[in-house]
Amino acid sequence: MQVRRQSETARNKGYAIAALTDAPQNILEKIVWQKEREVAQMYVNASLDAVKSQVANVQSPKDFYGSLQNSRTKPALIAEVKKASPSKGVFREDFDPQAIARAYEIGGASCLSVLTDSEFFQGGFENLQLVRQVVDLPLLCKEFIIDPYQIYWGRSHGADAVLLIAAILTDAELTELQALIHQLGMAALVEVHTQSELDRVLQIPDVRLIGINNRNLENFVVELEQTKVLMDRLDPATRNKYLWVSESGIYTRQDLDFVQSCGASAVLVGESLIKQENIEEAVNNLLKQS
Ligand SMILES: O=P(O)(O)OC[C@@H](O)[C@@H](O)c1c[nH]c2ccccc12
Repeated sequence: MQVRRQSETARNKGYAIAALTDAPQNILEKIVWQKEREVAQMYVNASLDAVKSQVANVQSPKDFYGSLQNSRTKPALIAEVKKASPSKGVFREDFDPQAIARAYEIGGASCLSVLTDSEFFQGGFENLQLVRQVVDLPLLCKEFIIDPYQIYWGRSHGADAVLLIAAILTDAELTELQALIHQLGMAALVEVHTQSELDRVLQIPDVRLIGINNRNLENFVVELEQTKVLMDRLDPATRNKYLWVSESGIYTRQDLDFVQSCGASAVLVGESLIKQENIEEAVNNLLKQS
């Protein structure tokens, strides 16, 4: 199902959006409708030109794709700085993004993902900046991107890569937003959950990194099998053309081995690491070959 936008105009112009005519059908729609409001407000807070000029002042992007491709661990780990989720609440009360990021880096992660959504995940763009100060790893801006403004905003806060969720974007938007991400020297992680989303993404030019989210963002059901279901149907040429990331619901070394056997070169892990007392040790244990 394609997620509906509440308003097509508010995104670009910064107007107040029209009164609700109907209710969001699922959590993803709820998030996207909230995002439209946030983006309209962002245009009001600072002009796009102002944000563009800030981009010139931040250090140039690190190579997110290369770091996954040349990872010393197989699969490569993208470890996520995530305080809470809408389905499970707060993962960790003593949430210190910098301490967590350091532990991930020392433990052996190849890249980090930083949740920037505040309303549903209790994250923030300031966390990107904080994490950027203490680690050298490339950083993914984990956001529900619907507008170019958010991409410039992420870059100005130190992002090296940006997530694009196929379920909330049209093909034209995916193409344009990815082109902007590339133009700013960052990597785009294009996320799919279903076969039809994957089929769409395979038609988009210049895609290099595809994430298979094992979690359905409409109802939060997680099935690791989703990586297998989608990857089994790929012919070898298509499979080799991209770098594949298996996302969500990964807890153990067996899970890592399973998604790797399906063809994933990297994994994106949040909850199972963030909940551990000793995060560095948890990363070590997860990456250790048996
Ligand atoms: O905490 P988990 O189950 O390890 O999942 C991490 C990550 O995959 C998940 O946070 C995620 C994947 N895609 C997203 C899109 C938006 C928000 C969150 C996500």
